[in-house]
Amino acid sequence: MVADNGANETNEQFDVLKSTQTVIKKALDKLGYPNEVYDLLKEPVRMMTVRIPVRMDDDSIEIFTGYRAQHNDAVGPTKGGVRFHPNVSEKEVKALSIWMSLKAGIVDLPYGGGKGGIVCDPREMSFRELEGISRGYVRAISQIVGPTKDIPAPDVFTNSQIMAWMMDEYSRIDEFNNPGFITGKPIVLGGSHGRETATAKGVTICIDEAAKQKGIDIEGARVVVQGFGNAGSFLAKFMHDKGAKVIGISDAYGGLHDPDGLDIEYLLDRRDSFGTVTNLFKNTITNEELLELDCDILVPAAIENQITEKNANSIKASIIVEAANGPTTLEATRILSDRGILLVPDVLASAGGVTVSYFEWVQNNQGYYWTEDEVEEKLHKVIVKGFANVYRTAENRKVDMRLAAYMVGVRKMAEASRFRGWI
Ligand SMILES: NC(=O)C1=CN([C@@H]2O[C@H](COP(=O)(O)OP(=O)(O)OC[C@H]3O[C@@H](n4cnc5c(N)ncnc54)[C@H](O)[C@@H]3O)[C@@H](O)[C@H]2O)C=CC1
Ligand SMILES: O=C(O)CCC(=O)C(=O)O
Repeated sequence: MVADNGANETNEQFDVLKSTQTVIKKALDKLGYPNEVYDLLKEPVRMMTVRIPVRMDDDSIEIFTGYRAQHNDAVGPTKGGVRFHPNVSEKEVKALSIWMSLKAGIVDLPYGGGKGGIVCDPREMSFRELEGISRGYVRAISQIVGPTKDIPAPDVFTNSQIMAWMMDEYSRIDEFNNPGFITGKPIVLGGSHGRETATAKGVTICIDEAAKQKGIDIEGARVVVQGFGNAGSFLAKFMHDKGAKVIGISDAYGGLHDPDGLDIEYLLDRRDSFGTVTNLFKNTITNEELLELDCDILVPAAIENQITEKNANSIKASIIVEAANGPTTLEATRILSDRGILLVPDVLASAGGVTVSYFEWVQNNQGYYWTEDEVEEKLHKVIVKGFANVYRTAENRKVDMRLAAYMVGVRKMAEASRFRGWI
């Protein structure tokens, strides 16, 4: 059974593309750009829809729909993950590609944004079927991707094994070994040290910076994390290691709560490769209850549209750091900001993943590899600087952190598009 994310594309509030466009427009207006810049940036420059036939284990053929969106390639090749999820849609992939452009702008990477997705439920597919769909997707999009065009990476329900199959398929098509085609690979295939934990590391750095601003001591702080996959589970571990008390976690099927702190090491040990762990317990709470728990720091690390106008007034945390892409609607952002809650937006908070993906691509291109300490040191500098830029912009321009992040993120691609003579 697949959990529904509650997002209904016909309801404007949950239309992630529309809300992203709204904030892009506000950011460009604040920066004084003319309307044609918005006209260019409101949609991806390229969007490919593909149909992927896969021979299933029962010998039937199933046709899956996939997408790859390339938002803006004025700064450099586009870059962003591939999501395998039953709720993937064209609009969602477009919005996700715009968020990737903004992330690249905020942490100053030489990329534009891209994103891909396949409508499927990998939790119900065998290893062999997953290999088939991964290879089929790469064959279908091979003409528009590549190490100097558009570089995929992992996202929801995809991992280093899937990146390895995709890299192998691309290398067969391209007729030479091409590790720079994709990031998030296993280390033995040219993956970078620190990529697996990079998103959570970036979120941890943002939590540290936000806590300093709010005068909250991480040691003993009560943390709630929604989602226990790549981003959420490592984040829970890092917060636990720093002396915080992780009192709530969840996955697609429910949540766990212990006001005295959960046994994070045990949960990490028992979670499956899709970030599911709550199925092992009897006393669970719902994801809705989890978000409203009494805590200091709340980290949505699952899917879109989880904090809405319905529950924004019931959130107890004083800091929200968005590890997930798009977990908070615009109306909820306004409510939280009015309530004085410090919200570190997705395009800044989750930029650690693409930052270390960039490091992986650089290492692949130069054929010389860095240690985990070197990667971490570089990541730390990048995220601290990104946070400072966004925080300063929010203070100086008297706007909320999301609008400030969009203002910082949009500028480079707008300027690059202008210099190229596109607008
Ligand atoms: N993996 C990465 O490097 C990056 C991930 N992100 C974002 O972080 C979020 C999580 O991604 P990953 O951890 O990579 O995915 P994952 O596939 O490793 O884990 C996803 C987690 O979310 C849970 N989940 C799925 N549907 C849910 C629902 N309806 N309600 C509650 N929980 C649900 C799953 O059970 C699982 O625990 C996504 O929004 C993703 O786009 C952002 C930047 C980079
Ligand atoms: O690592 C990457 O290139 C992209 C990560 C991603 O998809 C994201 O930040 O949402």
